[in-house]
Amino acid sequence: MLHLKLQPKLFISIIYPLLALIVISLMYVGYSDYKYIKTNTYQQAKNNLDIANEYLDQHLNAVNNQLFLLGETYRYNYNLTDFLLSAQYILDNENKYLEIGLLTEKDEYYATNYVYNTYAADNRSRVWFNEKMNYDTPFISPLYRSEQTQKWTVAIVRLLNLSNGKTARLVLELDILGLYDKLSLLKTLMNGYVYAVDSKTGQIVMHPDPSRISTQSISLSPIEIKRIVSNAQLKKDVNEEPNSELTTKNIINYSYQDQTKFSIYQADNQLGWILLSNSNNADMKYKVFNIGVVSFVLLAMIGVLSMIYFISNRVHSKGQVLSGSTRLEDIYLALSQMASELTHFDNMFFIIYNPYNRHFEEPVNNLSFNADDVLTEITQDKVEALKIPAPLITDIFPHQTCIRIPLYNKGELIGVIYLTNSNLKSLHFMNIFRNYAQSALINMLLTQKIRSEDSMTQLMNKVYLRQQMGTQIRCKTPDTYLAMIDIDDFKLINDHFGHLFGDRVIIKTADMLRHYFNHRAVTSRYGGEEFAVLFYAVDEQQAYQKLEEFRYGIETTAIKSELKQCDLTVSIGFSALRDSIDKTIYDADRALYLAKNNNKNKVYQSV
Ligand SMILES: Nc1nc2c(ncn2[C@@H]2O[C@H](COP(=O)(O)OP(=O)(O)OP(=O)(O)O)[C@@H](O)[C@H]2O)c(=O)[nH]1
Repeated sequence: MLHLKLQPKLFISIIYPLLALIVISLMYVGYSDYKYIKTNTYQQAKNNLDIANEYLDQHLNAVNNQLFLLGETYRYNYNLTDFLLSAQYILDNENKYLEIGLLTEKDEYYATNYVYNTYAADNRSRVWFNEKMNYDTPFISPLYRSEQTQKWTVAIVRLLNLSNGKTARLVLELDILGLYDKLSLLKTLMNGYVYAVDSKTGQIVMHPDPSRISTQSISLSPIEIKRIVSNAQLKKDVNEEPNSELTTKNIINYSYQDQTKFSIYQADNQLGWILLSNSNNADMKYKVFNIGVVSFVLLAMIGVLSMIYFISNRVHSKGQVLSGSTRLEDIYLALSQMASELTHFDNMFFIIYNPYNRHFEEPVNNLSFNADDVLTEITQDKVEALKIPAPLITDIFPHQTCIRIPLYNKGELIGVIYLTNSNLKSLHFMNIFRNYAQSALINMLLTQKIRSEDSMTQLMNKVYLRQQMGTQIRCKTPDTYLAMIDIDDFKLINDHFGHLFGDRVIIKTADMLRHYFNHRAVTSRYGGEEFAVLFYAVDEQQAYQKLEEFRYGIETTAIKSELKQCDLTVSIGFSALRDSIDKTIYDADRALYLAKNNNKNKVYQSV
């Protein structure tokens, strides 16, 4: 039977192909959405254009029919009253018609609504007058503002062949805004609309914004208009189907008021207008964005995953630097760099456990705390009792927002990190930070132990002793003494009992040292059968007393091993702490020399 084991390596092997698949799919979905919407939008714009074209054609045909019928009634009986009554009737039933007029050869102009039976001063100066007219095709005037109605108007003029052999002209004025009323309902996406430009003048004749009427078109330059008109003419000449399929040739891209727009046009209507239907490219993208919201959410999820991946990568690379550091200064630097990648903070304090004096120490400000001090809240009483200096008080005093990260080794507190003026953003990443900090601190303490301890006796070594002496001298710690201790006639013990027994003697002497001096004293093996103790005493007398007790303890304790037994004595020289390490050692050594030269087994003080 096949057992599928769900192990991380399985997911690791498919995670990248899966991500690539998602990204490619999203790109494909986005692209096909965009293409679909683009085609749909163009189609919608074109449909609106067809409707608008049809609408205008029908209106123009209706006007033509009305003019034809009116013309026919007048042409035979010249009854002006009948003509004006019929014309008025037509006007009353169609509010898009502003006025109907009759213009005879004698320059007489009879009109409805506003002007009746007047003699026109000079009709030739009127915009709708065209001398070169034929009977078959009505003349459509350019756009003008009617003097009587103050409305934007286009006149349709028809030439009448009267039965008396003369000619007359019938004029019908169309209200452009009224005509546009229904066309304004034709929308493409959110903001697209239909508008029209007169191909002869380049003026806008129809537009949703009435203030744009009669201004020059922005989307159509005079060159563009020329091109469109000649193309339309060409199509007419070869009898091409006017509503042919939508091609990119019919699309104009332009920008207006910082928006990129497109217009689809048609130029084959009887009015001689170029009809356009436009929309904003941004609206298209907006629609794609709406449809692509799922894609967006998926992309956002990938973004979040990538961010987590990036943060983890960064945290772990900083963590590597941290766990590779063994010197306190390096650890401190790596810690603050790693912490600053994860959260904002003003100051970092690193408090470390010192296993030799069993205290917690803050090395920068040289402070010493016990475990309770570093883990419980710091109160004003504590600040005073511990003599905590600024800036530590102001930084980690309870009113400050502060992150405290305790560090443990096998359940034992080994250090605490404080990040001041900060707040916890992610417990997960703080835990990673803490793990790295813990292992760095454990490493450092281990390295310190190896460097500072004598492996045979587990006493401190000479290096550590000198370090501690240096610290005490710098801090001018009062009442501190250094004793140099040497086992008497140790060569004889070696020679007599053998080196293994000699080792036992050294180890036993170390145990006795630990026994007689408390943990605040630095008990060390100085080399061979020589020891050194840095210890505290209230005065020289007490220092002497302590050493004498130890010497006596050694003298009265027999060292046994299997069948062997030996008595032991030590010689001791001591000195109060001087202002240099070497001077102190030199003085204690000289006192030891005196003790050796005075029958050994003595405690001598340097003078
Ligand atoms: N077994 C053993 N012997 C050691 C060790 N380190 C040093 N020694 C021996 O200790 C002896 C020290 O001898 P000396 O320096 O002559 O001093 P001493 O015999 O103690 O004589 P005094 O100091 O004058 O009392 C040498 O023989 C060293 O080899 C050690 O780790 N183990």
